[in-house]
Amino acid sequence: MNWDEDSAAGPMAADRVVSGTADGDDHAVEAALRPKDLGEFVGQERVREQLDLVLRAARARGATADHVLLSGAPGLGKTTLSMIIAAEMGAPIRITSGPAIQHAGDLAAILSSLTEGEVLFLDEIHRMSRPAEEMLYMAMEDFRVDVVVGKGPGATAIPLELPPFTLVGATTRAGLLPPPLRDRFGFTGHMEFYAPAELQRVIHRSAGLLDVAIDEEGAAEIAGRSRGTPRIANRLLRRVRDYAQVKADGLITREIAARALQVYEVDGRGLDRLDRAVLTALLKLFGGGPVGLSTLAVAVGEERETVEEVAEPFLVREGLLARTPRGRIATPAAWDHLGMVPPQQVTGGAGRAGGAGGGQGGLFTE
Ligand SMILES: Nc1ncnc2c1ncn2[C@@H]1O[C@H](COP(=O)(O)OP(=O)(O)OP(=O)(O)O)[C@@H](O)[C@H]1O
Repeated sequence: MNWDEDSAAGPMAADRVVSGTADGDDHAVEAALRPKDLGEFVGQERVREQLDLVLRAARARGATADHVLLSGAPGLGKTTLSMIIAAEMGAPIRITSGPAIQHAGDLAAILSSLTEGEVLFLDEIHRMSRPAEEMLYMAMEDFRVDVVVGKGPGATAIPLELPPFTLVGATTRAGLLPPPLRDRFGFTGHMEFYAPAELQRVIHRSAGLLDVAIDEEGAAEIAGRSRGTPRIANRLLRRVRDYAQVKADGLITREIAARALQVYEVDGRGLDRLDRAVLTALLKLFGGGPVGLSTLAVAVGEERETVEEVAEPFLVREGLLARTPRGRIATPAAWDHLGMVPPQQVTGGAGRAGGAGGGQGGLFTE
């Protein structure tokens, strides 16, 4: 499990300002901030370019676009891209999600009410029920579903023709999709985390739409703390805007952004209180590891799942923590980030590898 960040929320994990998953507050403003066409969509050059070709070709043929699968972490712009696909095709869009489709009948109802060329956005497609998934195979390939009427031996399947439509499936984990489903998508786009310069552009664009004054350095400061995720960048921008209004003259500069994000406990690299608690325990209590996940979780007073699913993915991605068969270890960058010196260096030992304190491995690994 990697990206369902908020699926296990403990005390430090609840309501994280750096969570990639949308909260109620986000939903309210996101509609206003969504880019409306591919030209406005920042970054993801490869996906954008490929998608542009797919859509242009379909338009030129006067056909419905191929089914599209978008994979990537929460908040990277999958919903936004699906809306852009519909807009570029001049088609309406219907939005639903895997967990909302409990029964095949739910899916049949949606599919049978689609109009020709309509885009169906199915978020979290990996969480759909098995029977619905099987119905989707046929719908995607033949634009047809079999609706089963009745039960037991008397049950009959009534074939139902569907108008051609474009399915846009979104998933945090393309690898979890059954191959028959994956194979039915004509195009798969893997969304990457954004570079700081791209997030800076996202922040400037959003600041313009929200009528917020911000200079280059202010935007760079927020971008550097946004964990490669536009949703987090937009959320931090709103928090910093509040601070700038209340504590300064409204203009977001580097200093204002840094002070504001200190209040929200988001550090210069985007780590929040939970991330730092995990790293600090790893360094201070276990000499940098290796230490077992459960032991580490107890040390920070969180559930094991919270540490594994909420804090670790980002720490690993940032190269601050590594998972090894003997347990979690801190990397040299972790010591640097918290301004600490690994034990070997203090005692004059060789190297400063993440295996510091490795002698404790037998004690703490699982
Ligand atoms: N490339 C981008 N350029 C500008 N803004 C973006 C971009 N990608 C995402 N955003 C902004 O980030 C916010 C979140 O995007 P979106 O809802 O599309 O993410 P998502 O990947 O669908 O997330 P989830 O999987 O949680 O639904 C939106 O407000 C959107 O405006």
